[in-house]
Order: sequence, then C-alpha cells, then structure tokens
Amino acid sequence: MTPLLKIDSITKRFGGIMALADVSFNVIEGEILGLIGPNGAGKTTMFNCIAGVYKPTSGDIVFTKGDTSRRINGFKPEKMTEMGISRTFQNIRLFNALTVLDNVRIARHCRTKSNFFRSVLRTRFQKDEERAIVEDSMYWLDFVGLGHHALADANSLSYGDQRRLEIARSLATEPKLLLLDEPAAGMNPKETRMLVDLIYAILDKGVSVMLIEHDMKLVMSICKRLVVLDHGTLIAEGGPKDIRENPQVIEAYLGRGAAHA
Ligand SMILES: Nc1ncnc2c1ncn2[C@@H]1O[C@H](COP(=O)(O)OP(=O)(O)OP(=O)(O)O)[C@@H](O)[C@H]1O
Repeated sequence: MTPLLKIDSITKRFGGIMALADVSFNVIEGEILGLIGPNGAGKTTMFNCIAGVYKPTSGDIVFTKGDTSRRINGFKPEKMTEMGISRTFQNIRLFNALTVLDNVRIARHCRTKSNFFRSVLRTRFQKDEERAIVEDSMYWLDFVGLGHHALADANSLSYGDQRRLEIARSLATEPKLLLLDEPAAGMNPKETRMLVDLIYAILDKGVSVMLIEHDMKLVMSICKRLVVLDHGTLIAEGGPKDIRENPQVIEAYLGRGAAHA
C-alpha cells in the first residue's frame, strides 16, 4: 500500500548543526503516528520540513492524495496546506485580538475563492460564500467543543481551549494529514482526556495524525506505531511495547547505562 506520507532520507542542517540526519519513515493513511524523542532530537524540525517551514537540505518528502503521489519537499506552507497537510504549533499561535470564530474563518478561506479581508467588507459578490464559510467554521468549532465560545476573544479562552481552537483552525483547512505538536502540553488531566477523544474523532473523519508529545502515557496509549528520534537520527520505529523496551530508546531518554540497569 502506498503510504500517505513518505519521508525518504531527510537531512536538515542549520550551519554546523545537523538537526536531522538521513531520516526515513512512512505515515500510513488512517493511523496516529507518534514522533517522540528527547529535547533537541529533531521532532519539530521534522514537522517544519513536512509543513514547508524549512526546506530539507537533502532527501525527499512524498505525499500521496488519491492516485497522485507528489514530491513536496521545499513547497511553501500555503502550498502544503492546499495539498492537505495542516499543523498546530508547540507554542500556541492564535490571532488573539480576533474572536474564536474569526480565527477559524481565516483558515477556512484557504479552501474558498474570496480573501478574508475583502469578505469582511461584505461586497455582495462574496456574501453567499461568506455565509458558507461561517457555517463551516461553526461546524469545526462545534466539532472541537468550542461552538459556545464562537464570539469570545481568542485570548479569553483557557489554555486547553486555545489548543483546541488551534486544532479547529487546522481542521478547517480540510487536511488529509494533521501534525499535532505537543497538543497536551499544559493541559490538565480532564482536558487531556477530552483531547484523546478529539484525536479519535479526527481519525474517524478520515484525517491521519502525526503526534509529537512528551506525555508518554498519552502517546503510548493512542499510537499503534511510533518513530523515535535522538540527535537527529531515527533510533527506533515500532509499536509501543517494542519502543518501551528498546535499549537505545531507554538510553536516549535516561542516559547511558540506563538500558542495562
Ligand atoms: N532555526 C534553527 N536554527 C538553528 N538551529 C535549530 C533551528 N531549529 C532547530 N535547531 C536545532 O536543531 C536541533 C533539533 O531541534 P528541534 O526543535 O527540532 O528538536 P525537538 O526534538 O523538537 O526538541 P523539543 O522536544 O525540545 O521541542 C536542536 O539542536 C536545535 O537547537
């Protein structure tokens, strides 16, 4: 079966720093793939390469949509979104001065013909499309459980709700692949449980998920497959049990000698 995303020998250098060194793995359609590793392992750099923020120094990223596979390395972030790849950020990035609804409306515009700021002026030509955008945006807000906050300012939301708003905003671009960068960071246990339900609901929508997460209990419970990076190299790939027992993974997290302790 053709993978949804093929990461083929990706290397990313920043001057003398080798953030990713010849990393290869696949994302299979319909899965939640965990991307884990200690601080500085290269996880966010990998997301940034997939999302078009960074151009890999070498290697290929191939994305398959329907019957078409395309080499996408080096595409700009807007192009990646158009292709069907969307992401959230480790540090929440919302338009704080806008309402919750407007944060999603802006994202929704990538799937329409009209431009957000022109549609705010409400020219007649754009009224119908704008109505559809609001309906679609409300759909995604309800989907993540934030419909009742639609008219609140984004910065008035709790931390967990802001993370869910980021997810709604990503979903509004209709991705095939959603990259979640530490979605549970700063969440309380109740919010984390809601996040797990939300990730499963996203999967049910036919969206595949790649998840960077430091909460090992969470990542091990929802990912059937994980990829482990350390110092920019892929050190392990497999199911949660294999990963948990892998001596190289234990060593990477706990230090040399830990695997034999
Ligand atoms: N824009 C950049 N310029 C220079 N070095 C960078 C840049 N981005 C990342 N790096 C370096 O690349 C390496 C990998 O960083 P990255 O943020 O991808 O790791 P990470 O696994 O996401 O870490 P964390 O779990 O702490 O977020 C680090 O040494 C980091 O300092």
